[in-house]
Amino acid sequence: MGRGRLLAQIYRRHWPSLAATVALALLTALAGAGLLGVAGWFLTGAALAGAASASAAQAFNLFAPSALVRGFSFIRIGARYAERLAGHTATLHLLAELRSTLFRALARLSPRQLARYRSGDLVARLTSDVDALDTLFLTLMAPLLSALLAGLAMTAILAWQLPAAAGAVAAVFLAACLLVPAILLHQAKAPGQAIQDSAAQLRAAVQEATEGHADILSLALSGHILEHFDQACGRAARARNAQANLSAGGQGLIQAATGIALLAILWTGLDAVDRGQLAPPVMAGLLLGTLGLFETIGPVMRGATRMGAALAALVRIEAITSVETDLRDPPAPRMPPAGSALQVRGLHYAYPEAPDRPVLDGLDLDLPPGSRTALTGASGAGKSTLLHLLLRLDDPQAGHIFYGGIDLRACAQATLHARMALLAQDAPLFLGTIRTNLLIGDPQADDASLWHALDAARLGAFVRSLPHGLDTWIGETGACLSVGQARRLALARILLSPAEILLLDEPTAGLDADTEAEFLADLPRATRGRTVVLATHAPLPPGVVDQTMALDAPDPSRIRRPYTPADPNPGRPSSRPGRAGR
Ligand SMILES: Nc1ncnc2c1ncn2[C@@H]1O[C@H](COP(=O)(O)OP(=O)(O)OP(=O)(O)O)[C@@H](O)[C@H]1O
Repeated sequence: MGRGRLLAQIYRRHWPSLAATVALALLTALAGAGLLGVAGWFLTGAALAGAASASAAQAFNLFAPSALVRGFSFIRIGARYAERLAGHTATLHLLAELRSTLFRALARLSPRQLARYRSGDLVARLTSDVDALDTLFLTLMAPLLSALLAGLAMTAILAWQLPAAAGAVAAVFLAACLLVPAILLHQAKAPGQAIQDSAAQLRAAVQEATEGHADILSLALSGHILEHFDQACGRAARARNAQANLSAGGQGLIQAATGIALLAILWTGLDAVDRGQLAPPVMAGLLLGTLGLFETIGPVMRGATRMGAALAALVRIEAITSVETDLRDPPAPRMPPAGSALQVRGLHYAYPEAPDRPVLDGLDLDLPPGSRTALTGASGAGKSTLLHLLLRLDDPQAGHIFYGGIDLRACAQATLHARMALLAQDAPLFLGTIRTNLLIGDPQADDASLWHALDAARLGAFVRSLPHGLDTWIGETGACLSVGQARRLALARILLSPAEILLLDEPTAGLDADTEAEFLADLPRATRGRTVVLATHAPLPPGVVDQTMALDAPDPSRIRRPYTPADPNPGRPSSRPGRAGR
């Protein structure tokens, strides 16, 4: 997607409200310029009539100009209010749509693609970068369009009343409205980029410092972290200062342009007054109206200085929305029958960061429906990698994984993710209660099912002992639970899932030896009828799994030895003890 295409698409969808905002901004600008112009004309006319004679003063029509002044001021107040309302509503809708577009773009990335970004940086893209884009319409495009239209109207009035000044005023106004913001825009790019970058760095630094607070303290790294933080703050402050200086410079240029336009009116207008071609009150009205017109450029100027940050934000956002996802659904996805087997054939996988170091090389494995398989091997042997490939969180470079005889690449990812549930090593808990975390596994689950899952994960007794039971608040990322309790809660959530295949990566990590043995002994009952693949370092009691695949076994035949189910009925897996793969 090219630069700005994303915004253009969103703007197109919201054009009626954006057009209404511009129309209201124009009305505000015209009413403001009209108010000043009529006030100038009115006051000068009244003063001249009073100075001329008592009869002239009495004959002066007070009613029409004062009604116009009142009318313009009411229109200006009402239009300004409506413009703010419409403009902010339109902008909030734009930003909400942009945020959800960005979130959807993030969600479709594969975990490996997502891992390239720091999470604090992604938060910054979703928050401050999206917010920076409100500048684009609200503080630049709408004021610029309305100022140009107001300039057109004022030029027409000048061409009618004082043609000699119309060209000069229009030229100066155009220069002030277009040239000065363009210069500012160019100059503001670097500070704007620095503002957005340092905002992202600060967010990432705060998040990482909060998450790693204990380690930072224990490793006496606070000084180093603070120095890094101060540097980012310094960069942000310098960039904001540069932006403010540019804004002040821009305002100075606008004042100069206003002065030149007023001089042009005075120069030509006084001559016209002398020759009786222009009434003095009209001359005063034109002067003040022009002054009011140039005031409309102020917001354009402010918007232009903030545009650097907005453009940098746009680049950062489009860097995400334009990334092609690694994993795409086929045009016509196939649907494997429920209760199908998984078959791994000649699987070869190396991480792109280390293409010469395959993690899995020529792996064959059969996972019949309802079977339980342990993946073992030293740390780094590739157990988690295999689980990720089974869920198609990445594609192998060679070989296939078949599900019901269909290559995973030919299935829709949504189907795979509905049929398979993964308990990752770093499975997160979310801000909320025990219940809300469990319901992620199965939103329809009743209390009995929740307790059943908690008991199976060996957490039921603990939750029953809590005063609020299932409704106990567990804090952010489960901070109110011990590591082992948090792990068991994540495990209970997976057990609740209706998925027919459970991929469990170190489910007993953080559990004491007794609890681990209890959980493993209960696993066949807790997962009855489902296919289980268990990556583990734990000693497995007899009967827990039907086969074991040692991923780091030196003899390939030990890895490739096929599984022969003892019980052909897929819904009732064998409880046969022993290890088929070793
Ligand atoms: N994102 C990655 N980029 C590059 N290499 C990776 C990545 N993730 C894992 N690896 C490497 O792949 C190999 C297999 O890692 P994996 O996590 O699958 O091992 P594991 O058997 O699950 O280990 P553990 O028992 O410690 O969980 C390791 O050598 C690891 O360094």
